Amino acid sequence: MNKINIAIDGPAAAGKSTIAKRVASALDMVYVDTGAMYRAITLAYLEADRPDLNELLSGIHIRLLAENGQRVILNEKDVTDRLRENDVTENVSFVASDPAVRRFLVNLQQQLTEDKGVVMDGRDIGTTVIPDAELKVYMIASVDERAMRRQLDNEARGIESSVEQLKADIAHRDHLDMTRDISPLTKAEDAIEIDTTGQTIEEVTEEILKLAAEKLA
Ligand SMILES: Nc1ncnc2c1ncn2[C@@H]1O[C@H](COP(=O)(O)OP(=O)(O)OP(=O)(O)O)[C@@H](O)[C@H]1O
Ligand SMILES: Nc1ccn([C@@H]2O[C@H](COP(=O)(O)O)[C@@H](O)[C@H]2O)c(=O)n1
Repeated sequence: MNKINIAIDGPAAAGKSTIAKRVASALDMVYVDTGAMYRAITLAYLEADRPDLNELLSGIHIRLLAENGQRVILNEKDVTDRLRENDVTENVSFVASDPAVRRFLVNLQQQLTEDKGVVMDGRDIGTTVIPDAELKVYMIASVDERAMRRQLDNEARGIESSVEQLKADIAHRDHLDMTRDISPLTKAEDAIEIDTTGQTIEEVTEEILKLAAEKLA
């Protein structure tokens, strides 16, 4: 097989994007971070002062650029860095639970995977967006380690936070994502679970590259 799709799902800050980006680069595949797409709609929702989501979607255009991983262009403006700020993170699970928002983005994401060669990360990629993906990974890590990793991310970005607060926020967001009605976060039956707690980025990347090599053989 010369072209495959790889789906990487898992809870917040498990390391999905970091690993997906490296795997895509090593295999010369396209990397797509779907969380950033839900964050872009959330930003538009906040900037428009919380309008009806169905109406908001009719004026939304999202483009992804493969630069430095992935840049997100929302209505012709690069919003990539803005998407990680606290107000977006605090509201994204609510926006992502809306049926119209999910239809809109799943449709866009499925178009991106039609020709294969995509490493896509998110919450419902293996279960809903690419149920026929050749390789599915469900990535987890302890909440303590995830909060610590996010704290380091925030420090590097100049975003204020505390590990204790991050732990509570991550657990709360996971709960919302796992219990929503449509496409809740769950491990696909045929996904391989990888616990990244205590593992280095290089070790996890290698493990997935080995699994991908078996599918590509
Ligand atoms: N073994 C590891 N695997 C992946 N990421 C790791 C690992 N060790 C440390 N990290 C760090 O964890 C942080 C969080 O990773 P990342 O943003 O990729 O997670 P994510 O699952 O995509 O999060 P979110 O779903 O919230 O966007 C990054 O700063 C990354 O460098
Ligand atoms: N496939 C996906 C991806 C993301 N979400 C929602 O977006 C939030 C932000 O995702 P990050 O990966 O950037 O943290 C996430 O908490 C989900 O609410 C989703 O529903 N489906």
